[in-house]
Amino acid sequence: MKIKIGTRGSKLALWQAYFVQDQLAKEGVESEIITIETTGDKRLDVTISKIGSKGVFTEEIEEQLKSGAIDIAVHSAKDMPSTLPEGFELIAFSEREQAHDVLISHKTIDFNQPDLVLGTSSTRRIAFLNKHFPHVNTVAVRGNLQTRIKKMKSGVCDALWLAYAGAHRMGFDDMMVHHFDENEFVPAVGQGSVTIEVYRGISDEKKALIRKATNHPETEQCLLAERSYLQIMNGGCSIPVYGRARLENGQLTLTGGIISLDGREQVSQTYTSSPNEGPETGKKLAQYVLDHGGKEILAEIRKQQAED
Ligand SMILES: NCc1[nH]cc(CCC(=O)O)c1CC(=O)O
Repeated sequence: MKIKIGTRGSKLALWQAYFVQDQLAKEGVESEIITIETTGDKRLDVTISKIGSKGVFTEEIEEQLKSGAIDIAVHSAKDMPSTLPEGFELIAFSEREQAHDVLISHKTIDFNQPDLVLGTSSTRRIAFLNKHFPHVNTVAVRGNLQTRIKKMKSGVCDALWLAYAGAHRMGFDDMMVHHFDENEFVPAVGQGSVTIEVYRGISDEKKALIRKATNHPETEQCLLAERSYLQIMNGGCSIPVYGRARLENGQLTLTGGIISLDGREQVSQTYTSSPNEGPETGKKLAQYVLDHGGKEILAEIRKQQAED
C-alpha cells in the first residue's frame, strides 16, 4: 500500500507532510507527497479575513481528496474550519507542539517603545494586543515565513507575531525575542498540532493504519474539545475566538473565550471534564461564552467586518 499525501507547497506545509511521511514509514507504510497550490497561497495581497476565512487553504486540496488524486491531506489543525464540507473528516491529530505565540525579530523588542509595530493579521492577536499593549501598532504581513522575515528586515515591522510551533519547525528559534504567556494570550484552537483529512470512501484498513501511525490520542481528545467549542462559536480564523484544552491528572481542562477587537470586552471560562467528554465540554463552554456577552461581541465584530 502506498499512501498519496497532499499538501500545500510552503516550507512549513512540506515540513508537516514529511513529518507525517516519517510517521507512516515507522509503521512500514510507503507514501508519496503531492503539492497543491491553494487560494490562500496565491492571494498574498489581502488579509485572510478579507478573502473569507472558510477554507482558503483547504478547498483545492479537498478537490484532490474527492477525486482520489490523493488519499490524505496534511494540514495545520489550526487552519481547519470547525465544520468541514460534507464527506470530509479529520482522522488524526499529531502530538501538539508548544501552543503559545512568539515574536521573532532580528533585534530586541521593547513593548514600551512608542512606535513599535508588530506584523500580524490575526484578529485574535490584534485584540489581545489592544487589551495588553494598546499603544502598539500592527501591520498585516502575509506570505510564507521566509517572505515575511524579508519584509520585516526591510522595515515593514519590528517583529513578527507567530505561533511558536511554525517558527520552531522552520528553525527560527534563534530569532525568538519574546514568548507570550499562553494564559493571557490564549492560542487559537488547534494551534501546534498537525491533522490528517480524508474523504469518505477511504478503506477502514487504511484509516486504521494511518491513525495508528499518526494519531496522538491525548492531543485528539484536547482538539475535539477545542473544535467543538469553535464550531458552536462559528468562528474561523478571522474571529478572535480562542481555546486551549489540556489533559492533567486524568482530567480534561478546556479554557476558551472571545475578545472584542478593541480588547475592551472579553468573556472567558474554564471547564473540567473526563477526557472523552471533550465535545460536550466544548459545547457547554460555547453556550456559557455566548450567554455571558459573547453573542454581543460576535455581533459587533461581524458588523465591523462587514463595513471594512
Ligand atoms: N495563521 C496561519 C498559521 N496556521 C498554522 C500556523 C503554524 C502554527 C500551527 O501549525 O499551529 C500558522 C502560522 C502562525 O500562526 O504563526
